[in-house]
Amino acid sequence: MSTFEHEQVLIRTGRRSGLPVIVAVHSSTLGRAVGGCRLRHYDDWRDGLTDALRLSAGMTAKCAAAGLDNGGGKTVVAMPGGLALTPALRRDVLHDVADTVAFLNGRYATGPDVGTTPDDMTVIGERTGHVLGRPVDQGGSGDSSVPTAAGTLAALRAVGGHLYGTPDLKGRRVAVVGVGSVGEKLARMLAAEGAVLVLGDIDPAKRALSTELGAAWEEPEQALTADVDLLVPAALGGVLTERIVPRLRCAAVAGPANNQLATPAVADLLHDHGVIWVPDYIVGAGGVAYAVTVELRRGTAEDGLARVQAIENTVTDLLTTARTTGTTLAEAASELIELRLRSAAPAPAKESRSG
Ligand SMILES: NC(=O)c1ccc[n+]([C@@H]2O[C@H](COP(=O)([O-])OP(=O)(O)OC[C@H]3O[C@@H](n4cnc5c(N)ncnc54)[C@H](O)[C@@H]3O)[C@@H](O)[C@H]2O)c1
Repeated sequence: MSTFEHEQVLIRTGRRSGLPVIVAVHSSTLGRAVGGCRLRHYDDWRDGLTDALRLSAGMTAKCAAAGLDNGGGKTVVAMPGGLALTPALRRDVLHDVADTVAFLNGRYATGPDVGTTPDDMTVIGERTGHVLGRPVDQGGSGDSSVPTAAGTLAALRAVGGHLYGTPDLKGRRVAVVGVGSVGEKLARMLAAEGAVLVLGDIDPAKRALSTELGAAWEEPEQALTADVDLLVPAALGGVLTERIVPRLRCAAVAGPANNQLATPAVADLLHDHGVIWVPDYIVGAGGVAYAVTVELRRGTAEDGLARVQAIENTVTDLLTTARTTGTTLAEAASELIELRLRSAAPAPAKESRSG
């Protein structure tokens, strides 16, 4: 049986919507837990609980590795298959989320995630102040995909510096798989830097972007296995499988897509195959780093961007540690996270014995 390692998990039936609202607080060891609100269909609400547990633990790793004084949490609203969200029901759901977040008295703040937008955060903000990522004109830090793309670019520079002796991405061959909110912005940034791009997406309408940027267009699997220097998974999780890794032709993988490894063992497989893998929780931390700095720490936009750019140094340091200690970057990252959490954890209470 696996160990229950979360601090608190709250599951409530939304008073207005009747839908299960799940908030998992994985850790507040480093400070208030943060993590987005996922609103999507599940065959069984318990799959939503599994997602909340897994994603909140991922947020702990993301915050710790990014040097943020925050822990990991996540909200999931598990909608039954086929349920159509009318505007009125959506508003009810968001107010139910707000009440559940408010119940935790500031131990956790929510934000946008799959299925929710900055405008939804404004609605949540009508009932609780513990919310991040509202639009800029509503006092929030806005669309997180912009800093997430900038953080990914910073990670790619670090990998370029390590592999090729220069962080300059001009002429570097890069495949971006998934050109949605983050992937499209990143592709534009890479094109502006002079990278040679391969783009892929399941949505054929995204082909127009490759035409606009002068990039090659491939089906997702061909883009994943393209002959490039750097591969950027920017769609869904689970793309790095035991089947696909032996076919990879890139030197390194660094992308924002959450939970890229189909199983934990794939990290070693990548290493054995000679491919550097920078964990998604390091690469994709730009959005949360920016939101926390600007909204919770009351920093300026420049402070927020500096936090995002710091991902380049974090990745460079981890690559150096991995090289000098003979470990993988993923192992070096796990150690960094463990160290941060251990040094911040309160000392265990001394056992008192009587009699
Ligand atoms: N938005 C953020 O700020 C942020 C922050 C951290 C991590 N992430 C992660 O980055 C990833 C992308 O996020 P996003 O906000 O751009 O999502 P998005 O939904 O806007 O874009 C995802 C894109 O991937 C495409 N896609 C879906 N399945 C695919 C497949 N099998 N192969 C190729 N393309 C496929 C979609 O058509 C879409 O264009 C997600 O895993 C997300 O969890 C996002």
